Amino acid sequence: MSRLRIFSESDSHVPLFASREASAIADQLGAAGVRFEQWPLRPLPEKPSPEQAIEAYAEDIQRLKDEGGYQAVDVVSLHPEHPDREALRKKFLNEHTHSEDEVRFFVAGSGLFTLHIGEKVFEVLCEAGDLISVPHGTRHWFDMGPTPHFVAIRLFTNPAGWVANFTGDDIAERFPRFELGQAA
Ligand SMILES: CSCCC(=O)/C(O)=C/O
Ligand SMILES: [Fe+2]
Ligand code: NI
Repeated sequence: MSRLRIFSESDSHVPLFASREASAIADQLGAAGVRFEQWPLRPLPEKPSPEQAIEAYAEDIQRLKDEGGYQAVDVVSLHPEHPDREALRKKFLNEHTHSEDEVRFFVAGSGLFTLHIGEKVFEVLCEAGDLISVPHGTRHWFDMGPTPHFVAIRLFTNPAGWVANFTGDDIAERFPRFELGQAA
């Protein structure tokens, strides 16, 4: 189940708020300017190709494109046997920003987004069916865990796709990591 925990940036142990209820998650994130929605899952094979994932969610993608002017779409698909999983995990684990909104839809699996907004830290456990849209300039990191399992559709306004500006802040090292079984 998806989950939101909100921490003070100075205390990564005791959350100020925690919920697994989609409406509460959406409300808390919405108040911080972050869009969170749960969409019905479409039928797909166990390990869909990028083309199959995009085809299955074509209508939803088009709706987002019409709303937000997104120009590029890609699919990140990571499984425990991926040869570059450690390097990829490390890359996303460094706090960074993007000059465009970060729009991600989880087609399968799960991953942990952590957003650093003002003096608070919002930890969002995203699961299949979750859409998250993080405003441009928001400091954040993402943990897929040591044995990643997720398929996510990403939308970009920049035709070049994923570009990150790393903040150089090591805050991610002090906050919880994605743990196996967390999703249960
Ligand atoms: C869940 S999609 C892969 C991670 C990513 O694109 C990103 O920008 C994380 O912050
Ligand atoms: Fe990002
Ligand atoms: Ni899978």
